[in-house]
Amino acid sequence: MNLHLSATAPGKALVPHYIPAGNECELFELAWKRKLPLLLKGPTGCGKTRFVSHMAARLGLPLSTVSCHDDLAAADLTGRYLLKGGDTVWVDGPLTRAVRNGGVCYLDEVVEARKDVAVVLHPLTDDRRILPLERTGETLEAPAEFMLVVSYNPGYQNILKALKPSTKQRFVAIEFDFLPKEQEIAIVSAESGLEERHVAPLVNLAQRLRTMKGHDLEEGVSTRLLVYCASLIESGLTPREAISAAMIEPLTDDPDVRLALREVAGAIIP
Ligand SMILES: Nc1ncnc2c1ncn2[C@@H]1O[C@H](COP(=O)(O)OP(=O)(O)OP(=O)(O)O)[C@@H](O)[C@H]1O
Repeated sequence: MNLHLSATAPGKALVPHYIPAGNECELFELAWKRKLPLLLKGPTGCGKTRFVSHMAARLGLPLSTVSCHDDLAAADLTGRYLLKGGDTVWVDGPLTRAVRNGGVCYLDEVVEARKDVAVVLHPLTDDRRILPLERTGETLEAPAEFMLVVSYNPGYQNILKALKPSTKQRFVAIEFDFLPKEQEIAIVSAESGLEERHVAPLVNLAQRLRTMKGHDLEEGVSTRLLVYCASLIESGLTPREAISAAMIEPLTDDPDVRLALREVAGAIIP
């Protein structure tokens, strides 16, 4: 089992910095109030996880995050019997804990998970809001304080990993994308400490490289990589070195494409 789990305590967490692109904060809050599950779609590193931690902290809710992968099965979310000191005891998984205690459960890249996960999510994401635990014989009713948020990147999607309509249509969905230039400059500057006037050319370059997605590149430069790049420059690396390490090398292993990316970078940031 390879769960990347993090939890923040209610009321205690600082609200992580988040610059909204539109009405997503209001939507989250309304979905929360009306007990509706939320689906976030968008490319890697564009702010989905930051958004969820921002909103959970803002609403004073505990957050558990699970990074889904192709080996993640329903039992990894619900729980299982484990041997402890000679006894077999039931141990709740992160989803069950969130349903019992309330709070936001965020399943990142949910399409990666095994198919049996959908079976668990369905009764929890329609008006029943229940989590049947076959193994313990319990049926948990989600309290008003429970909210399920899932995300996926439609860009990675292949037909085998697409969410079924019957799953998709249980969620209110928000589409995320990279922010407009001025907002992205503000984010990258705030996150890295690099002055906006030095960040602006990096964002220009990122926007240019994003146009190569689907042609030479599988994915465009994420806001996350831009923050890395600006942080390296702020710490003293030359822009050229930082761009190579944070905006070219992570994008592709193909030497010809890397050469093309370096040429584009050289034309924008000599
Ligand atoms: N709107 C935003 N406000 C503040 N910071 C942002 C915003 N969008 C992106 N970021 C920055 O970009 C980084 C990456 O965002 P995040 O981890 O939320 O991406 P993600 O969409 O969840 O990616 P993945 O799908 O790969 O998990 C954040 O750590 C943060 O520094």
